[in-house]
Amino acid sequence: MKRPKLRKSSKRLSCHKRYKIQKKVREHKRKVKKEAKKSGPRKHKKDITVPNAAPFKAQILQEAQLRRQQQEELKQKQKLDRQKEVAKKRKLEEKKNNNSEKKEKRDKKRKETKTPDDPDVVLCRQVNKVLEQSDVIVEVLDARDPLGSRCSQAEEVVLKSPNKRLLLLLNKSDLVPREMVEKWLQVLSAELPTVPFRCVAQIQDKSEKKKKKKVPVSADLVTDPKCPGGQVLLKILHSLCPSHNEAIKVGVIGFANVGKSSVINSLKQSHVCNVGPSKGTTKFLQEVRLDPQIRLLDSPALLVSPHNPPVALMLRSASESKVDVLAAVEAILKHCSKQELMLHYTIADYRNSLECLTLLAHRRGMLKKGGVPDTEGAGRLLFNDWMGARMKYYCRPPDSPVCQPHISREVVAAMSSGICSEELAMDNASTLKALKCPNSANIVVFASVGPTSAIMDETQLVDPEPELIEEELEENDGEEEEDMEEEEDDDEGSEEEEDLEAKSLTQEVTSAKEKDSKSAGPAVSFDQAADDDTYDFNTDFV
Ligand SMILES: Nc1nc2c(ncn2[C@@H]2O[C@H](COP(=O)(O)OP(=O)(O)OP(=O)(O)O)[C@@H](O)[C@H]2O)c(=O)[nH]1
Repeated sequence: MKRPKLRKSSKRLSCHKRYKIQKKVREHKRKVKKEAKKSGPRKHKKDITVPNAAPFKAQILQEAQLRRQQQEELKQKQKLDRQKEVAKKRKLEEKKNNNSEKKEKRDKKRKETKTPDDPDVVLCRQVNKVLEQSDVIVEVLDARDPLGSRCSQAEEVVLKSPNKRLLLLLNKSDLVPREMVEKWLQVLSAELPTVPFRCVAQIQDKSEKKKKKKVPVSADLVTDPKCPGGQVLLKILHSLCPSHNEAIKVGVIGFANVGKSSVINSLKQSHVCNVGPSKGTTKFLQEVRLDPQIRLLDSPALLVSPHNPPVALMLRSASESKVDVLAAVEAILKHCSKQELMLHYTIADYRNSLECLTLLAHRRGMLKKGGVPDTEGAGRLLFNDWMGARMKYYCRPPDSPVCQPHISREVVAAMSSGICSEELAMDNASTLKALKCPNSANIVVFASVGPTSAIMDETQLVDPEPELIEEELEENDGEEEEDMEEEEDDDEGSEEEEDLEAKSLTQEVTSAKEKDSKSAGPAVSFDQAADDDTYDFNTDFV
């Protein structure tokens, strides 16, 4: 017998339990809602798309994109404008602060004029003393760069006094090809009497000379093939002596390391003046009695003006401490042929001065700890080569003789009076024959930057920086303003370009639409669409 089914158990709950459950559910729902709120909107807004059925869908999308781009560009432009304004304000403030600081510095520097004990002032005075005391001035030029070692300022000082005579001495002629010395002689002789010269390489010390018999200097130089040009110079100097009883003072001037002291030693045939490959060896005037008629005055190097081009500053400056070797090498490399330098130092091709020095350091085995190339050492080596008596290089002379502005016809006539130019030319020709000159094939050609200006007046030794700074500041201000204007112009230009592009695009779109509208489909108000970003297809596409 089938047992009757038991009645289902009742689901009735006690009220207390039911309310408790209901409360719990409410709390849970609240919690979920809160968390959902925190994590942001659940559904992303649907992108407004153009239905496929809509006419001109492609054009509308194109136009929408164009408008979006325009809006983005506008936003970016506004952002840039804001940034520019902020930067402008900041710059103005900085400039104000800097100007006040620089003014203070300038005032300080103005007060700091050079004292009489300053080495530059002493050198300047010594040079001027030599110029004052001398009857004849011999300007020593480096035959490798005669124009670069020439000083118009010193020549002008000499030419101011009517009784003084000026001669040019083309020293270190043994480092330059013969044909170049010849050409330079022609060029320089058109202005002033010029003598090619080569100093005696090894000169005995004073103490050694005492052991030998005294020989008249001039007689010895005539037969001495080691000092070509010495005889010619002495002949000219003797011809300039007013009488046998009177002695003349001959000042030997020139830039650093051109060989002033070596010239005096060579003429005297003894080591009377200090000579060295380092610059600025001579610090004070030194008088040397050559013979009863001639007294030579050795002078310190001419002071190079800071307004010269960098290469002239590096090569002619008397103080080695002021020279930045790497900068000097860079300046030198800029003025000579790369191929010739590569051949001279037997190094591979290089892109810049540092690479050149690295290659040179490797080539000469100049390595530091860990095999690092000693570029500074290589730089010093190259610089000393160019300054000293090793490096053979030359500058090409101008095709036709060009007189310096301060050398007038009267000056040319006055300076060559008493000197037979034909005789001098013949003597110079025989000097050139006696010279042992290198072959031009292996020699580096250097591009001269022209005469080097020197400071002859000690009052000019005041630091030139304040004026320079002022000029620089003015220039900078002008440049900044110009830059701003240019930027603004550029912006305007770009705006115009953008406008033009947008116009052309809209024109293309509208023409396409016109064509389409003619063929089929209702008219679409694009102006309205252009104003509003959202499309209302219910109103626009009826
Ligand atoms: N090859 C060559 N070297 C020379 C000649 N004359 C001078 N020298 C060298 O050039 C270097 C400088 O010579 P100095 O006589 O000291 O030059 P300076 O003009 O008196 O130099 P400062 O005293 O510094 O002004 C020395 O190493 C000399 O040996 C020359 O005719 N031929």
